Amino acid sequence: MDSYPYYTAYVATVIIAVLLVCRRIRPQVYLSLPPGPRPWPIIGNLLDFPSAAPWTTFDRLGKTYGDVIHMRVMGHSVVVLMSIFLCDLVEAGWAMVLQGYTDSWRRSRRVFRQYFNRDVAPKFQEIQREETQAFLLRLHRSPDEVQGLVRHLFSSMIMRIMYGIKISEQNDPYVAIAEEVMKGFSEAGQPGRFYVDFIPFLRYIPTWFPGALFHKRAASLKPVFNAMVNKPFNVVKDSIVSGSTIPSVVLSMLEGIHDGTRREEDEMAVKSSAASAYAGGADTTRSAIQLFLLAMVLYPDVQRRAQAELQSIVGSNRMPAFADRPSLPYVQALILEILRWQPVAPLSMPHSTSSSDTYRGYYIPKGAIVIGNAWSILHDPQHYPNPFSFNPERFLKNGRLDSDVLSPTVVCFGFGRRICPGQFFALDSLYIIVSSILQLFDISHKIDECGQQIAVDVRLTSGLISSTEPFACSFKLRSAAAEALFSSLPD
Ligand code: HEM
Repeated sequence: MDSYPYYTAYVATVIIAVLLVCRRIRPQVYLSLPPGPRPWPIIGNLLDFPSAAPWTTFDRLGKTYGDVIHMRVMGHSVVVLMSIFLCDLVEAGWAMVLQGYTDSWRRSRRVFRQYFNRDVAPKFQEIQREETQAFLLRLHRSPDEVQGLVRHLFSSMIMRIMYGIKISEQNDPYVAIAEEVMKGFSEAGQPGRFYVDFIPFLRYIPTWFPGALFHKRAASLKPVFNAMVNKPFNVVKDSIVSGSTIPSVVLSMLEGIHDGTRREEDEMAVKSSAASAYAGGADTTRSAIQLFLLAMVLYPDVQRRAQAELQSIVGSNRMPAFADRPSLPYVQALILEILRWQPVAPLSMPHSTSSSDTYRGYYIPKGAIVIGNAWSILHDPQHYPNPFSFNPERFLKNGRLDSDVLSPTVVCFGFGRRICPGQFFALDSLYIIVSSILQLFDISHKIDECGQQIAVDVRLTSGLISSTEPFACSFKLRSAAAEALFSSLPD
């Protein structure tokens, strides 16, 4: 009797060892790749990669092949995941990378999280509030420039917080550099944008070769990438030397570095995490705000309802504060619906497997590009009935946020170890911007010279970050009380 457990353990160990050895040798012997559209000779499924809104094409393919699909592009595997289970996948020990899990990535990530985690991010709320109010003044002055002003708003927040730099209202050199970098990110990050993603040897073709777009683009971006990382960082370093420091995250990070053999690496981590805050937050936050404005024009009833909630909780004599947020469930639900309705990173961030693995009974080869279709999850009728309607109430039950509904924040900020480390800051920004705009302004269709409403519809850009094409809208102070409140804002 006593030997029975030992015998069982022995047999189990042998079985596991055999399975592990088999798996290491050739997992494909007994596992198939996930299903997917039939590939053509040589080009494989290249034609299944549309350049416009690929997430909807992938979603359609998913309806035929299931929520894990495989495609082959120039001999390279691409796996598209369209289920919330992909969170499990990443948590289950997959090493997925876009630029590699290097020591320097780990260091930057650690430094970044130290300043932007859930507990520390609220320290920046005062600057977020002040910059939002400055934005409202500019918006009232130049409503037709709203697109540029929204862009300027995030830049002004993050440059002040990271470097203590107050950017100028127009033609700011730091913003110009960062915006050029953002354009490059958006192009390079779109899966299949440059064929070199799938045909690595193209990397070695000469720059003069027709179609070697990626070489030209990379060369033009190199100096701006360098400037973005170094220029504002050097301002902080110079201020230390001259004794004229202004409080900032980079200053605190630098003060936290102790002299030693790793000083250069630690400084690089500070540089990289500071520049990543701009790169990670600028287009995403801007895009979410533009989608909010678009939704307010298209769904005036939702706008009225959010304003009614603000009126009942905040009143009309002061601006919304962060302390009001728990009492404003409809405003919170509205923000969740914006993140769900048109996710700003519809395909999250493409990753790559660093070793072969299995997932849900399928073989996933080493080096496969893995794309999580966040858009598909956020439009899954099982989680969100009637997913194409804009309806913040789907997140509410008995006047509170309904914890049974899958929060879009679980999906739209990515998954696993690479999950967006700026998410708490992002949600704070969205809350203060959305509630402040609604407190003062009615947002509606713009009227043309003939007195007709200028039509607005949902036209999205395609890229790693998806935003709205520019659209016309009007901002009017809502009431006499809003006018008085607006006049009381500090200039
Ligand atoms: C609505 C706003 C935002 C959305 C939807 C968003 C979404 C995302 C997504 C999908 C990723 C990729 C995650 C992955 O690789 O799986 C990401 C990464 C990242 N985000 Fe955000 N983000 C937002 C705002 C911000 C803000 C405000 C910051 C900075 C303060 C930020 C900083 C970053 C950084 C640094 C990364 C790279 C993380 C890494 O590779 O380790 N994000 N974000």
